[in-house]
Amino acid sequence: MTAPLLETRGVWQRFGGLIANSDVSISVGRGEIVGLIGPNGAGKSTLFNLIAGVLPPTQGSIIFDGEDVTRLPATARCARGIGRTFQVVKSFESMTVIDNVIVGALIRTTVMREARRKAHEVLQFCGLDARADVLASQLIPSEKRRLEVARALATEPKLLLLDEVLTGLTPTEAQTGVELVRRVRDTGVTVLMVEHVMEIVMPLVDRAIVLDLGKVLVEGKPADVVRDPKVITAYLGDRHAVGA
Ligand SMILES: Nc1ncnc2c1ncn2[C@@H]1O[C@H](COP(=O)(O)OP(=O)(O)OP(=O)(O)O)[C@@H](O)[C@H]1O
Repeated sequence: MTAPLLETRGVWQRFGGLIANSDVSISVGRGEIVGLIGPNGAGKSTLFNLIAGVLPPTQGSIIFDGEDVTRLPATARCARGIGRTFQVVKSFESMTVIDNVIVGALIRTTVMREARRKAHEVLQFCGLDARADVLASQLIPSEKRRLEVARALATEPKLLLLDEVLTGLTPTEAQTGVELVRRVRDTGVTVLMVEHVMEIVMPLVDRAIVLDLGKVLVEGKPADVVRDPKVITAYLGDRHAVGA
């Protein structure tokens, strides 16, 4: 059996007395699209930050592509092939679309012409080439999400971490986003995505992992996960679950 691309082994994250992740062990196989879902405060973003290297875990380890990367900083993990989107970064908003993507491409090359060529290629892939020279702040929300994906793709990731890139979009925009994620996977990139709205993410993912109160509650095929009474109970009362 092929080893997974990513594993978290017994990961804990404490913020003072608060436990955001509690003994979380998950794996993501090569070529999968995996959804990381769960109600507000479940610990999804914290786990993303631990995988991307923004935070070191209080306890446990992160194995990526056969290497223990637990103590590596975010830039070193990006160089090894962990790409991620960000939710809102003000400094990126004041740069042009193409410069945003060049920032990502410069992880792989120090030659500006090569970085620019790569950025154009990725913008075309994401359907944003016509917007290359406008300021990122001038993009509509759905374009900003695609720009986030483009910047991450320019780093040439093996694993792409998508942080709510489909949340808050119109149904048509969400469908365009879903198709983009499928095309990304078709290029051989593995995807781990955090989303709130189950009805959008479940038809897309091969497997879903549900976090609740910092722990893995359930994992499995989307059709089984959505019917699991533990998942339904965890989501009751969470306004995001109904697509708000
Ligand atoms: N830097 C921090 N300092 C203190 N507490 C934090 C920090 N980051 C997250 N938390 C807390 O950890 C818990 C898990 O938060 P996290 O953001 O990981 O959840 P989430 O599942 O991503 O939630 P949401 O869907 O609302 O974004 C929450 O109680 C949150 O308040």
